[in-house]
Amino acid sequence: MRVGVIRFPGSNCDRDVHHVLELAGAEPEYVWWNQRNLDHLDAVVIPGGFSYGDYLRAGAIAAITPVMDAVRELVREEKPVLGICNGAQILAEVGLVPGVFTVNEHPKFNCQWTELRVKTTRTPFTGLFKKDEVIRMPVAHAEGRYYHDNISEVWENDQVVLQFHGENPNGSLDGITGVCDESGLVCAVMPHPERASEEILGSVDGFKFFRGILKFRG
Ligand SMILES: NC(=O)CC[C@H](N)C(=O)O
Repeated sequence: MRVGVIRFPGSNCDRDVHHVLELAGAEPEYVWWNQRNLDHLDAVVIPGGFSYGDYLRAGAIAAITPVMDAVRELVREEKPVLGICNGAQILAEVGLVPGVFTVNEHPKFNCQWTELRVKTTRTPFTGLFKKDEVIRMPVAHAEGRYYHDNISEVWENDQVVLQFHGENPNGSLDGITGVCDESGLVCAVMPHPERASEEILGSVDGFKFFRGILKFRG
């Protein structure tokens, strides 16, 4: 299965994601910000980092690059798309997932392990978890506070993917830190599953996000 890993100037989790996709048994390949056609791919991951230095707002400039038009086309073709951290911010900026990720309640970069609850298992990335399972993954961001004007709609549509369990380190509304589109195929998560995918890192909970992509394709 061919999975694209999108690179922007300032991406910094691209190699980690590529590595973990290989461990999961996928055939990952890097894709640059100016690529206009991703038809040959079966799925795409937008990794974390500081695309374009987080100028204006995290994700704002990456959102207007040619590759994001190609991602929209993949979504129309019903192929899975996962955005992690800066990737999640980009997916929110282009409107492929509901709501926004904005400046943390305590407005500084925050890096720590978190406990999370998996709120829906209908996405390709969470299909290997049990609903309401508690997992551990780290967060590392300055602009990760989730907000939506009409949060009840997001809950009612089963679009909440991850919720902080216990401590809510950035002040996200309802502790939400992962959301998906209505189909469930486009998923944006602020915590880093690729940093929780090998025993040596302290958790393997995140690995299921990547194995789930392969399982989804059957
Ligand atoms: N780890 C990351 O992807 C960082 C996300 C983003 N640049 C922020 O600080 O909010």
